[in-house]
Amino acid sequence: MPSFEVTGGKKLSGSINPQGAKNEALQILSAVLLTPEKVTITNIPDILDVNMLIELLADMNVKVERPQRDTCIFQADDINLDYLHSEAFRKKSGQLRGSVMFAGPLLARFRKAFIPKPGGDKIGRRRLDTHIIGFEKLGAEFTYHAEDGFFHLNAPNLKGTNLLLDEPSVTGTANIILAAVMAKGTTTIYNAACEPYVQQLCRMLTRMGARIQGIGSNLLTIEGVDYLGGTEHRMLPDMIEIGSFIGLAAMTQSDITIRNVGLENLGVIPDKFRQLGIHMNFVGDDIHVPAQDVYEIQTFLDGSVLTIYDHPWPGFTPDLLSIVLVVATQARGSVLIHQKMFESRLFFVDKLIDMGAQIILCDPHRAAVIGLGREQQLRGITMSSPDIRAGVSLLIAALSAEGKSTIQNIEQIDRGYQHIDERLRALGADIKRI
Ligand SMILES: CC(=O)N[C@H]1[C@@H](OP(=O)(O)OP(=O)(O)OC[C@H]2O[C@@H](n3ccc(=O)[nH]c3=O)[C@H](O)[C@@H]2O)O[C@H](CO)[C@@H](O)[C@@H]1O
Ligand SMILES: C=C(OP(=O)(O)O)C(=O)O
Repeated sequence: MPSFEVTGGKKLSGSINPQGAKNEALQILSAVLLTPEKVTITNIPDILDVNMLIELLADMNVKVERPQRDTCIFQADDINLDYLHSEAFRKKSGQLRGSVMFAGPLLARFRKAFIPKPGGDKIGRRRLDTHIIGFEKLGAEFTYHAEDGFFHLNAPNLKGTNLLLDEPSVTGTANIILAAVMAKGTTTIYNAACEPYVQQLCRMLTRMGARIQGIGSNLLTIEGVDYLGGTEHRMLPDMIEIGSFIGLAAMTQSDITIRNVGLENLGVIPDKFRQLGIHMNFVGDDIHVPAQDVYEIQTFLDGSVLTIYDHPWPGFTPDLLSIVLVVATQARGSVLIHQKMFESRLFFVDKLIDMGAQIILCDPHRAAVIGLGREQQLRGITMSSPDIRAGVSLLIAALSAEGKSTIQNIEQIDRGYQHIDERLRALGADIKRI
């Protein structure tokens, strides 16, 4: 398996364009299953998880044309449903989280679906209760077959209903929407996730003929329709990549402009980096992060230590907490990072501690970071990337550290960041794929 060899301590400069959003792409690609007509999708990120989902669509006989690297035209007019309970599907779809969202559109269109145990980051328990309970309430019968490891869903009468979700699960909400748009009658989804990913999905479905109200809120009302048609859809810039680049610039004292970020869809993300003391200039739709020697973490108004924690949208996304944590290690001041949603996402801090960072892992959900204020540089080491975001955090640490670092298991990073080594080299980073 390839690794990154990084020689740190170099200041980077220049501008970078964010890729299309990974987590939006996984929902949008699943939605192509809802119609026999052509669907054109642009700004598709060229990353492992997305390419694998496109491969799965092709394996189930969806016609896929790729006129450009970031554009695909899909036509799901002759789907091979048998493939969906094959061993090949089980194995492949088990490698990513997004595959679970095939269930909603398949139930909507064919009234049956199979969900293999999905993959994705190993960052703690990732239950599917919200998805399955939602489908059951829409009238699906659900059985788990231990012998083949599949959840089987059958819904000859998929019927709208009132749903109060147990939690605002992002993929769970998307899955239920994807089923409800073609259920008979009206579905309301309260406590729905409302991330830009989900909003984008709803807008795409509306263009296909779906009837959805409440987009952007936690109460969606969906009138089922009998047929959905083709459309065109462009993915938003990846907000997690944008946050990662803000952190990278600050940590490496670099002057970087992140182009066309879609500012109105970033929510509190810029504010959280500002709380770490990072300066940003907003020029049109670009974010310019100037080179900064020292950035100082703010306190709360009463002078107490800042806490940064995750919360369903419009709160701060858990996917950027690992980045915030690594950036804090070189800030002046202290911060408590509280990862509420996932149980195993903070364990990578032992590698940062080996590099010389001052972090106390209080428990699996909380880490206190005492910033070094650049009085001491981190040291390069050999480490392995446990998940996408921890992987990029380690990469940022390595780029700012003194000496050479090796990051193993970079497949984790490639799952979510497009050609990251090439793009960072273009900014002046010393990074090799070996
Ligand atoms: C492919 C994709 O889109 N993946 C994203 C999606 O995963 P995914 O949709 O799998 O994540 P969920 O929103 O279902 O929940 C993630 C975890 O947080 C817990 N939870 C969730 C909501 C809540 O209010 N309280 C709570 O504790 C859940 O129990 C679960 O353990 O959303 C996550 C949460 O933003 C992101 O980290 C993932 O990058
Ligand atoms: C956790 C993530 O992804 P996935 O849900 O695909 O594992 C992520 O993008 O940070």
